[in-house]
Parts: sequence; structure tokens; C-alpha cells
Amino acid sequence: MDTVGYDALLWLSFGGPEGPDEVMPFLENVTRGRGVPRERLEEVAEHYQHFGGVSPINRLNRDAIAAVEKELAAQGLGLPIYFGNRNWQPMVEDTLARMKADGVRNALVFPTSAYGGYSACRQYDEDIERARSAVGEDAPELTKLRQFFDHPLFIGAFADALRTARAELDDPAGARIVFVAHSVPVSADKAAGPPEEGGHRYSRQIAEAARLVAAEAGVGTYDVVWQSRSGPPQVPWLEPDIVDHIDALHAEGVRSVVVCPVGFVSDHLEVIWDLDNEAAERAQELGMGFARAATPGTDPRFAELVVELIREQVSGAPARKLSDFPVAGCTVNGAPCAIACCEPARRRPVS
Ligand SMILES: CC1=C(CCC(=O)O)c2cc3nc(cc4[nH]c(cc5[nH]c(cc1n2)c(C)c5CCC(=O)O)c(CCC(=O)O)c4C)C(CCC(=O)O)=C3C
Ligand SMILES: [Fe+2]
Repeated sequence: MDTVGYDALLWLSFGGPEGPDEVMPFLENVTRGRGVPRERLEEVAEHYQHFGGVSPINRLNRDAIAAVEKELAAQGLGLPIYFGNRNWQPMVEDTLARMKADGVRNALVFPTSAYGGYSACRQYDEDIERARSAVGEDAPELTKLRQFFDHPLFIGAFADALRTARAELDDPAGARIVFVAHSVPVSADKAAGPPEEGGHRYSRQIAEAARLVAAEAGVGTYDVVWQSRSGPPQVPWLEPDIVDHIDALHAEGVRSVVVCPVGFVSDHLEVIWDLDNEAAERAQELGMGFARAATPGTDPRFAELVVELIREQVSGAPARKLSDFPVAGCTVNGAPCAIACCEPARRRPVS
């Protein structure tokens, strides 16, 4: 099989700073027009400065791309991979201009998010649309690959990581398993998915992925909680927060926790700060055992997953998936999945 009709893969991610002077400009790109208070920005900037102003996300993406290139070659598929981000260099607009200059006409896009919802899906469609209009005439056609939160390779990688993390604890059998994903405004979650589905597609997909990972790892009792809340304090976001939840578990008499960041594909800054630093520290203060499951981005199954998604799209083979959610996220040139799907919240400027 070859990649009939497609001549490249665009790896589309969030982006992150790679030095202290890049932190503030990066954060300004992320939050432009989104009503995030200045104090929150300054607080988050400190998290980045704690790591010398370098987020691991770009390196992790480059490593994952190298693994996918190897897997493509091993499967005899010739498809060059280009790397572009929403918020930091290499910016997707620049990458797409380079693709056009290289003669790319019709590319697939792999977004580094497994889920639906505005921030996890539709905003990547907006990135595609913006990059195409920046490039102008003869911009490559861009077909985004589907949401993969329920793919057996994604679930399998998390299940093994969860088992490994649990085994690090003194009392593995007594630990509470806690799945965690990036919080979003309650209004954004309500608007997630096509309107006729009744909303909440993001939080329902997170709950489904958690259920599937727990089942595969043989876990009976578990919780689903949120992290990295942003925005002004008066706007409600999905709760409880992971750190508050650790307090609550302690009050219940739970002695140790295994945290599984099911909402993310890589150990980027929000994972290594909000979980490995803040959540781990709280657990330690309370005398609780703490272990954190790895994200799947460095697991060999992740490269296989990406190549499988490409093959699905190219050959029209049925999607391999473990949930009953409809296949979604696969659209051309930044079109939304459906009319009014994951509509962005109307944002009021902060006073
Ligand atoms: C659902 C979701 C994902 C998962 C899906 C996906 O992976 O795409 C995700 C991923 C990420 N979020 C990241 C970083 C940030 N997110 C912010 C702000 C926000 N995230 C939101 C949601 C999400 N975010 C939302 C609703 C906001 C509020 C502002 C807005 O409406 O846009 C801010 C601003 C400061 C703050 O207030 O925290 C930062 C710095 C990084 C990179 C980390 C690194 O550098 O390694 C990654 C992968
Ligand atoms: Fe975020």
C-alpha cells in the first residue's frame, strides 16, 4: 500500500518556549483575547522559569516525529513529516509556507490531542484554517486525522503505564487510582460536540478513556479529576482540581495515589509541574504515597498508532476503537466536525 493522494504529514501541536526570554511572548500568544488575568500569566511564567524557561514539549514532539518516521519507513510508507505549532516556533503558518514551497499539495494532519472539545479539537481546526489563509493561494489541502482517545494502542499504553506506576508504591493494592485531564470552562465542556449530542463530549470522552484504561489495567475503584485551571476566578471550570482531590482522599483515609494523566499525550510542562511538582508535593506533605503514570508519547505503540490512523484514512479501513462514540475530528481544511460543533465560548474582555 502507498499513501495514495497524500504527499506529507503535518504534525500539529501546541508549542512551548525553549529559553527564559521566550516564556512571556509564548504565554501572550496562548492567551491572546482569552481573558486570562495577568496574575495567572505571571504565575504560569514562574512554572516555566523553574525549568530554565524550557518546556519539554518541542523536544518530545521531535522525538515522537522521529519514531513515526522510523515506523513509516519500516512499513514501507514514504511520507515526509513537517512540524508546526499553534503558539510557538516552528509556527504552523511558517511550516505550511515551507510545505507549499516544497511542492506539497495534499497533506494529512496529526494533532497532538486525542479528544474532542474546543481546546482539544476545534482550535486545531482553527489553526489549520489560519495557516492556510496566511499561506494564501495554492495552500496545501489539509485533512486532519480523527480523535484517538478510544484507540486500543492509546488505551493499552496508558494501561501499562498505570500498572508500572502502581508497582512503584509500597502498597500497590491499597492505592487509589486517579485519572486527570486538563480542566476547561464548564461552558466550553457544555458546548463540546455537535449540539444534537447534548454537549459535554470532552468530559464524556475523558470519562470513557479512564473507564477503558481502568478496565484494561484491572482497576476497580478510580476517580476522574482535573488540573491546570486557568481564567478568571469567577468563571466556573471543571472540578475537582487534582490537588484539592488529594486533600479529600487523605481526609477519607486513603494512604496513596497513582495519578494517570489520561488527557495528555506527552510529559509536557503542565504534567511535570502541576502533577510531578504540585500534586506530588501535596501528597508528600500529607504523608501519602504518590506515583505518576507516564504518558504514551514515548511508548512504541504511539508511533504505531499514528501510522495506523494514516492507514485508516488512506485505505478507508474501519476505525479500530473501543468505545461507542462516533468517529470524529477528521475534517478537511479546518472545517468543524458538524455545524456548531465545539463552538468557542463567547469571551468577555477582562475589566
Ligand atoms: C483541553 C486542553 C489541553 C489538552 C489538549 C491539547 O493537548 O491540546 C491543553 C493542553 C496544553 N496546554 C498547554 C499550556 C497552556 N494552556 C493554557 C491555557 C489553557 N489551556 C486550556 C485547555 C487545554 N490545554 C484552556 C481552556 C486554557 C485557557 C486559555 C484558552 O482558552 O486558551 C496556558 C495559559 C496559561 C494558563 O492559564 O495556564 C498554557 C501555558 C500545553 C503546553 C505545555 C508546555 O508548554 O509544555 C498543552 C499541551
Ligand atoms: Fe492548556
